[in-house]
Amino acid sequence: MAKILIIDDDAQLCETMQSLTSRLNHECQSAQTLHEGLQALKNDDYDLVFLDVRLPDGNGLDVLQDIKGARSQPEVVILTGQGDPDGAELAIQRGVWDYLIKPSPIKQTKLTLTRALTYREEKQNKSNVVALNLENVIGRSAKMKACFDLIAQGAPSDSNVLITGETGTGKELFARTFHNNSPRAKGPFVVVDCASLTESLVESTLFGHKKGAFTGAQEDRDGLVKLAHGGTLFLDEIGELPLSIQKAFLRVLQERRFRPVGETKEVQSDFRLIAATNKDLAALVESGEFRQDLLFRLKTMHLDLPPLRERPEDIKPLAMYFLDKMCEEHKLPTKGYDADFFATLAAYGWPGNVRELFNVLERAFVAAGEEQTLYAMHLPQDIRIKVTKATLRQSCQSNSSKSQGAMEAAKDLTSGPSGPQDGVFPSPLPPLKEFRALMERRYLEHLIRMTEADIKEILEISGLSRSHFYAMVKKHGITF
Ligand SMILES: Nc1ncnc2c1ncn2[C@@H]1O[C@H](COP(=O)(O)OP(=O)(O)OP(=O)(O)O)[C@@H](O)[C@H]1O
Repeated sequence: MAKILIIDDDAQLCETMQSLTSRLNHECQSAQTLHEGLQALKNDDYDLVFLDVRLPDGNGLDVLQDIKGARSQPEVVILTGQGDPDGAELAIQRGVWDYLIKPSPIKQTKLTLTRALTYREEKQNKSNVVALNLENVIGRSAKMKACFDLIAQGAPSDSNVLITGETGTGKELFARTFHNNSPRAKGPFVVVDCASLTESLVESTLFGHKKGAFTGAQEDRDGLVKLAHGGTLFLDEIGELPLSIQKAFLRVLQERRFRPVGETKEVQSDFRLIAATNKDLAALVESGEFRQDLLFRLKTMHLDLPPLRERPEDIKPLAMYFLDKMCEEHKLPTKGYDADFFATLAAYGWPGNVRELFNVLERAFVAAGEEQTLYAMHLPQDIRIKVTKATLRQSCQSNSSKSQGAMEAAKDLTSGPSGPQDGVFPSPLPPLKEFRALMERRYLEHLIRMTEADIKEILEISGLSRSHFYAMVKKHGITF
C-alpha cells in the first residue's frame, strides 16, 4: 500500500482521486493549498504527490523542488487544467514523473499512478536487497541485481573472491562492498595494485622486511599482507603479479603464513582475499603466464561485472546519482535534464564503462555552469559526434530496404540550413535556444519518419512519455 497526497483546490477532483486510490488499496490525503500540502509533507511520508499547477496561494511548479526534497522524496505527477505543454515540459525537465491534463480519464490516471509507484518501488528495492549496505553503489538492471545477490550470498563467508570485468566496471567498488558487508567491515581494507609493484620490491612490499635485509632497509617494516590482518586484502590487477611471486602467494593463501624478507621466523595474518582483473586469466594460464593452481584458489567465488553497454537501464540512475552529488558538492540546486541528454548518453557505447560515464558527466557539469537544465549540447563534442554517426549508420543499415526515405531523414538531422557543418552545427551558428528548438524539431520529424509513426516504437526510442511526446509535437506544429 502506498501513501498518496493530492494538492489541488478542486474538491470534486480530490474526492474522485481519493475514491480511485482507495479502490487500488492505497491511502490518500488531500490538501487545498500549497501551504497545506507542504505542511502535510513535513508531517507525514508520501510516496506520490499529485500536484495542481494553479493554486490559491501560488504556482505548484514553483515549489516542485521543496516537494521533491521532502523527507520521503516522493514522485510527483503534475495535474494541469491549462493543457499548457510548455509548463508541463518544464516540469518534466525538473524531474516530475508525468503530467495529466484535467479532466484526465480514469484509465490514464490509473496507468500513470501505477507506473510511478512501480518506478519508486524499483528505485527503493536497490536498498532493500537482503539489507545490503550498498552505499555509493548504483544499479537497477537485472544484471546488477544478480551481482548484489552474489554479494549478499558471499559477503558473510571468508571465501576468496575473484572479480572480473572490463576497465571501469566497478571492480574496486564491488570489492569494497564485499568488505563493507562482511564481518570484517570494521577491519582494514588494504589495496595492492599488482601492476605498480616493481619486480625488485614486490616481495618486501607484500611480505615486509627485516632491518638490514637489503640496501635501504633501514628498519623493520610490515608488508601489505600483514597490514590486512583482521580485514580484507584486495589484489587489484592480479594478472600482473609476477610468476615468481605467484608461487609464494599460493602458499600464503593456503596457510595465511609467510616469511618477511630477511626474517627467519614466519608471521601470521588473518585476511580475506579479494582479487580483480580485466584480463582473461584462463588465457594467461594457457600461455604459461599465470599459475593454474593459484587461479583455482582465487576463484572460490567469481563475480563477473557486466559492461555498461549490456545494462543501459543503469545509465540514467548512475548519471543522476553522480550529477546530484556534484551539485551537492558545489552547493548548487539539483539540475533538471532534457530528454535529449539521456537519449545521447543511452546511445553511446561506453568502452570505459562507469568511469568514462562519470568523466563525461563531470565535463557536462562544468560546461553547464549555473544553467538549471542539462541538454545534450552540454556533453563533450566527441561523444555527440560518435553518437550521431552511430545513429546514422544504424538507421542506414536497418533501413537499407527503405533507404531513400531514411537517408534523407538522416541528412536532415545532421545538416543545418546551409548544409552539413562539423556533423551537427549549422552555419552561421544560431542562438542556443533557436538551435535547440531546431534540433528538437528535426529529431521528432526524423523519429516519426524512421518509425513510420509507430507510437510504441517512438516512445521506446525517445524515452518520452506519451503525453510529453504529444505536447512536443504540438509545440512544433508537426502533423503526422
Ligand atoms: N555501480 C556503480 N555505482 C556507482 N559508481 C560506480 C559503479 N560502478 C563503478 N562506479 C564508479 O566508477 C569508477 C570506476 O570504478 P572502479 O575503479 O571500481 O572500476 P574498476 O573496474 O576497478 O576499474 P579498473 O579495471 O580500470 O581498475 C569509480 O568512481 C566508481 O566509484
